[in-house]
Amino acid sequence: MKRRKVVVAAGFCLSFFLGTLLNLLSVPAFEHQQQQLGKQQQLDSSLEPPAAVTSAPALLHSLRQQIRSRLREALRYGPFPERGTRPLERRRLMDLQRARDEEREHGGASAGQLGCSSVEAARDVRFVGSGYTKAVYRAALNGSFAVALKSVDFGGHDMEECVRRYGSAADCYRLASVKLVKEMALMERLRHPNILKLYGYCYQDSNDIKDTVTAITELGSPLEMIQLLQTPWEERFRICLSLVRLLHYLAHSPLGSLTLLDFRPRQFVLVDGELKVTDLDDASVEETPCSTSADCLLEFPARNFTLQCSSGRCQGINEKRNLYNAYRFFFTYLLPHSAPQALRPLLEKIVNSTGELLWGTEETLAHLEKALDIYRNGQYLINETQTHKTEYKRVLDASIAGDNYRCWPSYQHDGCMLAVYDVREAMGVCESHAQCRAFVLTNQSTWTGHQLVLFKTGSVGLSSAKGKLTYVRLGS
Ligand SMILES: Nc1ncnc2c1ncn2[C@@H]1O[C@H](COP(=O)(O)OP(=O)(O)OP(=O)(O)O)[C@@H](O)[C@H]1O
Repeated sequence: MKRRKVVVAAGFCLSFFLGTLLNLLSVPAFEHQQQQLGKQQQLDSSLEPPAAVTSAPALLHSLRQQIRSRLREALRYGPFPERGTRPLERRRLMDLQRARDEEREHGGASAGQLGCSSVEAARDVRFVGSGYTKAVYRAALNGSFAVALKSVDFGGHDMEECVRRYGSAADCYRLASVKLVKEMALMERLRHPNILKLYGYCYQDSNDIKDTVTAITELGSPLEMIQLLQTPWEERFRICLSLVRLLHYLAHSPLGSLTLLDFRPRQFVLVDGELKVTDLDDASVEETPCSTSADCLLEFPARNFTLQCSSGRCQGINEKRNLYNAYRFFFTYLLPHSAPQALRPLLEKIVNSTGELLWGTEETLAHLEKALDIYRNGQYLINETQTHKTEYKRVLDASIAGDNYRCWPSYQHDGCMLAVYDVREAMGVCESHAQCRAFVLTNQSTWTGHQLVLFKTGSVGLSSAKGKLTYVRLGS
């Protein structure tokens, strides 16, 4: 696989609304830069050999110590025994675990079955993204099954910086690859719909380095916050709900309460509208040790919190760190904006309570599930006593070709397609749009079961279409 330069697409269509939101976003964008810088400094200093170490053998010794220490940490998360595991043994140990999983899953899933032959047979390999350490490519297996291939980026920051300091590409590769091994170990251990699935992995020799590792995982699409701001509320709500379901699981994971130390939108991808975490190399179960609550400071760029110290640990620090990050990177932008009127107080309560760290994941999840319930059952419409002034002619098995107009936030790029609970809601929408003269109930629905409706400027193109239902406004 050849490394390609990341091309940053700058072709965003910025509406007035987006302009406003971009201004809002500039704060986290700045924080993001600071965080990136922080991460770079953190990585750089973690690679720093002790000042006294200057000779080539001593440098190599120090680098190998780092590899061992990272490996010990990675092994703690995996299904491997902690002691006596030499790096090259872990492949076989992972194979054993894989075989066990296959047995458990009765061979039903394709996960865990893919290996080097799949990587060799991969077609249509295309670069999707990269970070400090890893590069990710999408590839088609067996002609159609799309997967992500994740490996250490030989031209990435981590490798380049390490080789510059220590001069050994093979050792630097091993240091970086432990991050991928840790990620694979966590994907194996943590099973949740909002954690990307590990389908398998491959160890092979390449670029003069023995035993390079490639993880084969579920494929997603990188999160684009700007695009998300243009999507319908239901989709944005789904992202927040998936995130809280994930954080609730991480707070009660089989490994203990797990925190994502590097928590940014780019650590997540979307798979069929569901948010899934992909970057797990900075996940940790360490809960800060403490003697008093003064040791339990949770620091963020715009806000600090002091947590309680109990039994020598800062209580709930991992869960709270995740939740506050979810608040500042996701909830504030995605949750309340353009939500159904009746849901806004509840959504604002969720945003405010997480922003103040008043709730844990349990309570946050319960409130989000409640919002989902209200939305799914159309209870958000109950207080809408508005009677429809207009009369409509109901035309069975009919649709309207053309006569489209654009609206925001539409499910269709060149028409006005919105999700509604029932016909009554569709009538209300039509009456609130000056251009609307008719609407067509499609047979498509959203993840919540809401029906997609196409709103039209007229009914000139009315024609028969089995299974569709059209309403045409009567009178002017
Ligand atoms: N399974 C996937 N499907 C699609 N894109 C992915 C997938 N996994 C990762 N990506 C994209 O590739 C980028 C790099 O992956 P990843 O975050 O694992 O690398 P990294 O080197 O650890 O990055 P960072 O330095 O930002 O932590 C991600 O930001 C994401 O956009």
